[in-house]
Amino acid sequence: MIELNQVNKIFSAKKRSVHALNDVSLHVKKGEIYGVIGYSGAGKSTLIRCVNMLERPTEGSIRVNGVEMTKLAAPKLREARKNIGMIFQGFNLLKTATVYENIAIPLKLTGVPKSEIDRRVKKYLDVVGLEEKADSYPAQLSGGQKQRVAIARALSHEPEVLLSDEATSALDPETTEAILELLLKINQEFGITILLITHEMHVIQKICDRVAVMENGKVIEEGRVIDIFSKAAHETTKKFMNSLFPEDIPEEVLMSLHQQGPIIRLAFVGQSTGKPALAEVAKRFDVYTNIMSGNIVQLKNEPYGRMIVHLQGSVEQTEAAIAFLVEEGVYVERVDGP
Ligand SMILES: Nc1ncnc2c1ncn2[C@@H]1O[C@H](COP(=O)(O)OP(=O)(O)OP(=O)(O)O)[C@@H](O)[C@H]1O
Repeated sequence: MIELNQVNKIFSAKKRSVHALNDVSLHVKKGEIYGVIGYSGAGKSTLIRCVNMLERPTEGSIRVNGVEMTKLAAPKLREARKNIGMIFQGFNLLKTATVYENIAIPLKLTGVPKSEIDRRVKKYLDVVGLEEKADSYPAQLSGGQKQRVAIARALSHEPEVLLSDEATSALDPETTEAILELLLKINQEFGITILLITHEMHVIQKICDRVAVMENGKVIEEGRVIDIFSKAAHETTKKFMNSLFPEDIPEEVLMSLHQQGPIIRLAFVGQSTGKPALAEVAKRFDVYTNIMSGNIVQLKNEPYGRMIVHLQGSVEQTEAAIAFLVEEGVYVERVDGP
C-alpha cells in the first residue's frame, strides 16, 4: 500500500547540508499498522511528510496504492492526497470554527455536496464518540477530544491510508491509551492502513503489526513487532525495549550472581509459555531458577513476556537447562556480566 524505495532527503543550507533520509526503503502492506520509531532527529517526521509530498524527497520512489507520488503534478497530487489522511501531535484544528465546521470546511473545499458533508460529519463524530461536541469550539475540548476531532476530520475524507505524526505525544498516559484504542478500532473497522511515527515503544507495542527503527536518517532494524521484541539486534532498539522492560540490575549484583551461574533473558509469546517451561527446568534439572525481573505486555495480537532469570547450579546442569528451554521454543539470550 505504501512503498518507499531508496528514498533520500537532503536539506541543503548555506553552510551545511543534512542527510535527513539516507537510502530508506520500506513497504507497508494494505490493512496493517506500521510504526516508525526513533529518537529526536532520526528522520521520522521527514519520512512521514514525504509520503504525502509535504516534503519532496531528493531521490527515490514513493508509491501509495500504486501511485508514484514523486511524479505527480499539483492537480493529480491533490487528488492522490484525498486518499491519505493525516493527524498531528498539535491537532491542527481551526480555533475559530466549531467541531462540526472543522470537519465540514475541508470537505466543502474538496467539493463534497452539502447533504453528504452533513452525513459524514455526523457519522465520523459518532465513530470517535464526540457527537455531543459538534457545536463546541476547540478551546472547550481536552487534548484527547481535540485529537478525536482531528481523527474524525481525517476519516471524513474516507482515505485508505492514515498517517499519524506523533499523535499521542502531547497526551497523558490514560488519554494516549484511549486514542491508541481508537486507532486500532478504525484500522479494524474500516481497514485503513496506518503509518505512524513515534518515540514511544509503548505505541509500537500496543497497536503496530510491524516496526522500523530509525537512526541518523537510516532504517537500522525492521520487522514484525513480535520478532523485533524477541530479537532486537541494534543497541538503539535495545534501549527502546528497555523502556518497556527495565533491566536495571546493579552491577555488583550481576557480578556476584554470574559467579554462581548464568543469567539469561527469556522472551515468550502467549500467557503460558515461559513459566511452565521454567517450572519444568526446576523439575528436570538440578538447577535453582531465580526470577530477577519480569513483565508481560499486550501486543496488538498476543501477550508478550520477558524475564531475567538467574540459573544456579553446575555448568553441566545449567547448560542442559538452557538447551531444554531453547528446545521448548523459548527465546533465550545470555545477559553479559559486567
Ligand atoms: N526543513 C528542514 N531544513 C533543514 N533541516 C531539516 C529540516 N527538517 C528537518 N531537518 C533536519 O533533518 C533531520 C531529521 O529531522 P526530523 O524532524 O525528520 O527528525 P525526527 O526524527 O522527526 O525528530 P523529532 O522527533 O525531533 O521531530 C534533523 O537533523 C533535522 O534538523
